[in-house]
Amino acid sequence: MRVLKFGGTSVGSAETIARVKDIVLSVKNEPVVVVVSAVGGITDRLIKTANMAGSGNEACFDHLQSIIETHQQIIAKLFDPVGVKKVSALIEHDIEELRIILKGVFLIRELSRKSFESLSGIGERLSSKIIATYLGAQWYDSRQYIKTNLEYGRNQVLVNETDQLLADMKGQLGQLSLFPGFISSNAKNENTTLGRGGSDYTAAILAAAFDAATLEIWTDVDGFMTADPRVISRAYCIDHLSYAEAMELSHFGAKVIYPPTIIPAFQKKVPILIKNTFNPNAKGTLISQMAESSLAQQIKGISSIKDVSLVTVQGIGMVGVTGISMRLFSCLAAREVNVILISQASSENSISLVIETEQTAVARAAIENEFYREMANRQINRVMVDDEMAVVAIVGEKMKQTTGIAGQLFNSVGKNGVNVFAIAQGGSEINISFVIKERDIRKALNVIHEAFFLSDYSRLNLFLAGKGTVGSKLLKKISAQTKKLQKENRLRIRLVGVAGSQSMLLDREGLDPDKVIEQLNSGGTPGSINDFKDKIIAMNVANSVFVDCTASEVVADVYHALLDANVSVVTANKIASSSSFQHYSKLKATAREKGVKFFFETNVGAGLPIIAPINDLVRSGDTIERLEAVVSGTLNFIVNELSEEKPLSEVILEAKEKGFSEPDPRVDLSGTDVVRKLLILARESGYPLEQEDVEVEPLCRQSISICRLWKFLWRR
Ligand SMILES: NC(=O)C1=CN([C@@H]2O[C@H](COP(=O)(O)OP(=O)(O)OC[C@H]3O[C@@H](n4cnc5c(N)ncnc54)[C@H](OP(=O)(O)O)[C@@H]3O)[C@@H](O)[C@H]2O)C=CC1
Ligand SMILES: N[C@@H](CC=O)C(=O)O
Repeated sequence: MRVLKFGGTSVGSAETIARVKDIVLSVKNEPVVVVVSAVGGITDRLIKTANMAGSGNEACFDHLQSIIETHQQIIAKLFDPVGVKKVSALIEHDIEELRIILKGVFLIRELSRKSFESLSGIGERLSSKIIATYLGAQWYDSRQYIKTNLEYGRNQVLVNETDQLLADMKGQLGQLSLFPGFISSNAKNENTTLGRGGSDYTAAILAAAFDAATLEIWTDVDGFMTADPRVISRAYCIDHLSYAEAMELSHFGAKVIYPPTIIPAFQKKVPILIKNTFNPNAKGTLISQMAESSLAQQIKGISSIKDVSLVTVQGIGMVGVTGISMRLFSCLAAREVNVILISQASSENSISLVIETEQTAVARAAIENEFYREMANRQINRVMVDDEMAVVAIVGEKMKQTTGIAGQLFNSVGKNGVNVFAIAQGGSEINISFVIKERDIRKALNVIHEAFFLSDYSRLNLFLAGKGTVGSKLLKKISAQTKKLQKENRLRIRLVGVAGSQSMLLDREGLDPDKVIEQLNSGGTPGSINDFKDKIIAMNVANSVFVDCTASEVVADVYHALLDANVSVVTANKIASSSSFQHYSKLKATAREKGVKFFFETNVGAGLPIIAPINDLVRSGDTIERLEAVVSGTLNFIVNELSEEKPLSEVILEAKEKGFSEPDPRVDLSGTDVVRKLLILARESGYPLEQEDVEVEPLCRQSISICRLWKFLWRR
């Protein structure tokens, strides 16, 4: 036997119900039990209508009428006139009941629990009767078999009684049976409901009781994804999960199924298959006892929850005192505050917990009331609440007994500047959860996904300043090498920002390196390099690299802020690395501290490479005692080209045109460029020198620096 459950979107219209028919009738040679939710949106509409009636709002009757009409329209599309009559007669009683209860609620202005349960469950009664008739299935009333008892304000399924009732009726089931989801009844045969995700739960109870071969949950997504596809475009559908993994992922925000659904199926080891009604050919996700096929993968999925707050209770009066946790959690439970995550360090000095933000006022009041004595005596400090937080969880059975997962996780988020406020990992080692600022979610999910999931490439987000000789060549290289880098080095460079001296272009989704200069020259957002820097930091994208292809001091001045915000800096501009030794050392130290890169290989030898080999020699214990080099391309060119026929002014212009010289060639002619290069080589060789330590004999007279650049270039 197979149990197939179809959710609200799958039965949201006559067209989708027709798809459901195709899917159900494609099952041959084994009995099928179908479970359906209410028509998409109807339960919410019923609840809204019930609340309106309870508060005496007459508009509830218009809402009721529109709910009835929604069903009538579906019926009219699915059936011929004879069928319409037949189905309308079948649901007449339910609609009448709906009208009567709603009128009663409206008249006495009170929505009791009993009335609420009856009203909110009518959607499933209507949809199931319509769909059963359309499929030619035998309809069964779930309320007769699924029995509940009210405990702690919730309807709990009476498992033994329910199983017995279902076992007793199993023999009646024919080839095709259909049950409404969500609805149940209590010992007095009063209407009850199974709460959020109740139809999944109905299906799981039936699948377990009937020993079904599989439980298929037909929904509007392909299955469980490795991460939220709206945030991670490279997220993909997970083939196989264990019950525990599915439970953890569902709990932490993956809204594919409702966690309690899994329990009956898990207890009876009924495999659950998640399928997409709108893409039935997709493989879906299989949830079963052991995810054998994917044991190689340590992490199966990443989930996140937003709109949460971190509540911290701290104080010396908590250390070694028994009963603090009990009191804390009891006072929260008494106010129905749902605790999502708990973290306590072994010092016992503080307990942090995560709750939904809308419950923070209630939680704060409850804690302050419970611990008012300790707070008055300053044994416990004020309750601290951090809002706009998020919980991120990585889930996978294979994490058990595997070392290094937490290291890899926190290394990847730390390197990208994501601060972790609290961490929780249960002894089962199947889930590591941690708390971050909500603004960091996108970045955190991206870097974790990249760190743990087999994707075709790692992504590097590049911000470029300078689009002149060097910048434009770099863009050409990026464009030409993209495919090769992705294929052979599994690296994808995504150009996300480009700035010139006056304007900039930024796009999180990527800019075209072949077109960006033209786009920037003909438009772009006006702004300075400081605006560009602020935007880079605010964009907060993972694996960010700022590349400086200018010769500007103001650009060099933004490096520290960028490194400090975990953005790597790669520069062709020599100004920062040849600035004061103190500043140069500070930039290197900040990069090290933040786990990002500060690279300037092209500063000397135009990327020969020379700096990396020197670094290697020094690291391996060699001492560099002497360096001899011709480091100026411009001066080299000039002395080679200068002749009686070619005056110096012409050769200088040619050097500039060929791209050898600095934007201002006087920087080369004065020897400044050589000084910078020598200083960089010396420092990388381990000598803490300053510019003043370099003796210079310039090629040209110092006076060349006095006039303006254009005047210098054009006077002959
Ligand atoms: N030529 C070579 O072989 C080598 C050069 N280098 C270094 O590369 C750097 C760039 O040289 P090159 O490409 O020839 O220079 P260019 O003059 O051709 O280009 C400089 C670029 O910097 C931009 N720029 C200037 N000031 C700012 C600012 N404040 N904010 C943002 N952008 C600014 C300019 O923008 P806009 O056009 O809008 O004014 C221009 O696009 C230099 O530092 C040089 O030392 C390093 C190794 C080799
Ligand atoms: N102006 C420089 C270019 C690279 O740094 C030179 O002439 O070598």
